[in-house]
Amino acid sequence: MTTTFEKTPGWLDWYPDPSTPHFRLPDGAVDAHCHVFGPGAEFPFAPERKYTPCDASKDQLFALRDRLGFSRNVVVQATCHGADNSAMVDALRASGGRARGVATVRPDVTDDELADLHDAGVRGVRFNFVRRLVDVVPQDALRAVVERIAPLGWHVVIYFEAADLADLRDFFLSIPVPLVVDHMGRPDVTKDPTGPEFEAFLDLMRAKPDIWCKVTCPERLSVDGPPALDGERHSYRDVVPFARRVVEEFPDRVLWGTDWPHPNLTDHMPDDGLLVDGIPHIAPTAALQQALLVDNPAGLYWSDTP
Ligand SMILES: O=C(O)c1cc(C(=O)O)oc(=O)c1
Repeated sequence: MTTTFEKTPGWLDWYPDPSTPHFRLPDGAVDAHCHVFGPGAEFPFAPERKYTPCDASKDQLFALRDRLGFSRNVVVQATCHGADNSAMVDALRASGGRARGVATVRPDVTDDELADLHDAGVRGVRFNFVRRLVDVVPQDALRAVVERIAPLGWHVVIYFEAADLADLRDFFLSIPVPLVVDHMGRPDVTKDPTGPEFEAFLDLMRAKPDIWCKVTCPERLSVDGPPALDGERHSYRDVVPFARRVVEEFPDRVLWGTDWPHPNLTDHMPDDGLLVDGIPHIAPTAALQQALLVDNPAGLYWSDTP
C-alpha cells in the first residue's frame, strides 16, 4: 500500500528550472544545508510533523547540485520526517560519498543504529528549538543524546529564533561537542546588524571557539528583498550586512547552503541559481569563498576522507 499525502495549504514547491549561476563556485564546493522530502510514497512523512511538503527526492537534489556546480551536499534531516532518518540516509548511500548527513535521534537510539548512521555518512544531530516546527524536547533528553553521539566525533546543529537565544545560551555553551548554528540564529534584519541583538549572537560565537555558523536562508530572513528571481543577482540586500559580519569575523567557522527545497516559504520560491549569485556579496574575496564553500565544510564533514 502506498501512502499519499496532501500538501499543507499554500505550500510553495521548489523552483523547477533554476538558472545557471554567473558566479563560478570553486572546485569542491559544498552545499552544506539542504534537505530531501520523501518521496512520501517511499519514505512517509512523520505522524508528528507540523507541515506536509511537496516531494523533493535525492535525484532531484543531485540534479540541482550538478546544475549549480556544487561537488557535495550536507543533507539535514527535515522536521517533517521526525526521527525517521531513512530518506536522508537513502540519499547519503546513493551519493557515492558525495553527501554527508545530519540526523535527528532520540536518547534511546541504539549503538547499532548510531553505527549505521555513521557508516552512511551522518556526522551530526540536529536540535530544533523553533516551536512552529517541533514540540519542545527537554534539555535533559538533549544532553542524553549528546552523550551518545560525542564518542563518534559528531557535532550538534542548533536551530533557534534570535528572541530565544538569551534563554538558550547557557545550555548551548554547556554542550561539550562542536555546534553549528542554522541560518545565523535567525536575526531580525530590520534591526541594526551592529546593534545589541546581533551582537549577542556574535558573542555566543566568541564564547565557544567550536561554534560554526551557516550564513544561509536570506530568502527566509529578508523583509524587503529584492527576491532571487527574474535575474536578480544581488538579492535580499537587507540580510547581506548580517552575513558579512559573521563571514568577516569568523572566516574559518562559516558554511553556506541553498536550503533547498526551502520548506515553509509563504511569499515566493527563490531561483537557486540566483541564490548562488548572492555569495560574492557576503564573501567578497576568493580566500573567503574558498573557506566558506570548500575548506570549512570539508573539515567538518569529510575530515576522515582524502
Ligand atoms: O524555517 C523552516 O521552516 C525550516 C524548516 C526546516 C525543517 O523542517 O527541517 O529546516 C530548515 O532549515 C528551515
